Amino acid sequence: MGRVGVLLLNLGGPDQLEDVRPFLFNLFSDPEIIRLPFTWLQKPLAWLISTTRARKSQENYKMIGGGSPLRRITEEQAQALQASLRQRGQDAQVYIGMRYWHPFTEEAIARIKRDNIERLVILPLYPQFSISTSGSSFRLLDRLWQEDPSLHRIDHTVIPSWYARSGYRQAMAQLIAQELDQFPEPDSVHIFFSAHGVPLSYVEEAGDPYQQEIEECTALIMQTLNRPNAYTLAYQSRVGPVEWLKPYTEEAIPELAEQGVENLLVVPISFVSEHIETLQEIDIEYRELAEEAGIHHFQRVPALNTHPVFIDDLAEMVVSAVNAPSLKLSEVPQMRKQVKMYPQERWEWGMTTAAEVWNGRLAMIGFIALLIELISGHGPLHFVGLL
Ligand SMILES: C=CC1=C(C)c2cc3[nH]c(cc4nc(cc5[nH]c(cc1n2)c(C)c5CCC(=O)O)C(CCC(=O)O)=C4C)c(C)c3C=C
Ligand SMILES: [Fe+2]
Ligand SMILES: [Fe+2]
Repeated sequence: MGRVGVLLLNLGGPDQLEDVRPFLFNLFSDPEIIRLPFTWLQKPLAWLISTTRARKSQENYKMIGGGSPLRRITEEQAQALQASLRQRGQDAQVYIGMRYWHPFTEEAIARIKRDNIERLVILPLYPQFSISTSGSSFRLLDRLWQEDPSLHRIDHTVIPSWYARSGYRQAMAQLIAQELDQFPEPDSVHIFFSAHGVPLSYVEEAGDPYQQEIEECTALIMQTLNRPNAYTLAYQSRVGPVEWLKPYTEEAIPELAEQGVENLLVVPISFVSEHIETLQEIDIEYRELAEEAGIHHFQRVPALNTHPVFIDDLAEMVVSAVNAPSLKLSEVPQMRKQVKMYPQERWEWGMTTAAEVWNGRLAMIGFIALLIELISGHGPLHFVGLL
């Protein structure tokens, strides 16, 4: 077999405070993150939201040391994976492709080409598939493949999601058990899985399998943990005015407190590295909320980072993928299930078209109103929730 490469996909995060605004601009420029009726609205709205959100977001990054640890941790994971692969007799070069910040996916692909990689395993560092995470990276890669015929000589295979693997489940169960055993009465602790939220329409209209994969994932981890604890699943980090998956973490925590729960162990479930939503949102915001609601003992399970059981499981997954038949970017079943949600891509007639015209008009009115507010400096921009 020729030279083997592994492309780890991740979201990326600002390394320093100056990066926050351009990072947010990249994120909100992605139609998988904000769906708009017209493509021409995407960049101006991304500019507007990133400019107005940057200060609040920077405050949060300041609380965790002035930047995201995501790049450093992902690099450590890549090194650990490469070493674990070598131990298994699999020589492979591991690359990192971030979606919205350095090192960008485009840079990783340029290096993969330069290194003459012949077999490439594409592995998202998200255990569950969502349109907004792995889906967005797959779409970008698919576009790069379509634009550059020289990439066609790379025999690539995709791993769409891997939350059901036993190594991952065991690593998560080990981390949970370790934290449970620090409580005076481990069995009385309520286990609180906090998944990253997505807008409800992703699941109900666009066919995102994310909610189903999250539910299966938590049930499997509880099975592997094999303890008598009660548990809850809720969704965190809602952004914007639309409805997201429920229950919301910030509502579920006080409800549990009201029901008499005093010991809470939070398990972040959508992401394998520490990042702003574990270090700031859970450790600072939700802790404060829980303590105010009367939860006396609030702990969080650390992210997997370079947990050896997890890294070895990734390595085994890669070795199997190298030797198995390929799953091409264009064949990922989770992508094919998706209904295209952008009106300009949808081919339907009748009432829907009328509705879309109105969506467009409303979006334009909203956009202009925001622009006026921004320029005049008057009025709270917060009403949209995004800002
Ligand atoms: C506005 C819509 C967003 C959706 C949908 C979304 C889904 C989603 N995100 C992650 C993981 C991460 N998100 C991160 C940052 C981040 N995400 C959004 C918005 C959406 N995410 C924003 C605005 C930001 C910037 C931070 C902020 O201002 O709040 C990060 C990076 C964290 C870091 O340390 O820098 C990660 C990771 C998942 C898993 C997910 C859906 C399943
Ligand atoms: Fe996010
Ligand atoms: Fe988020």
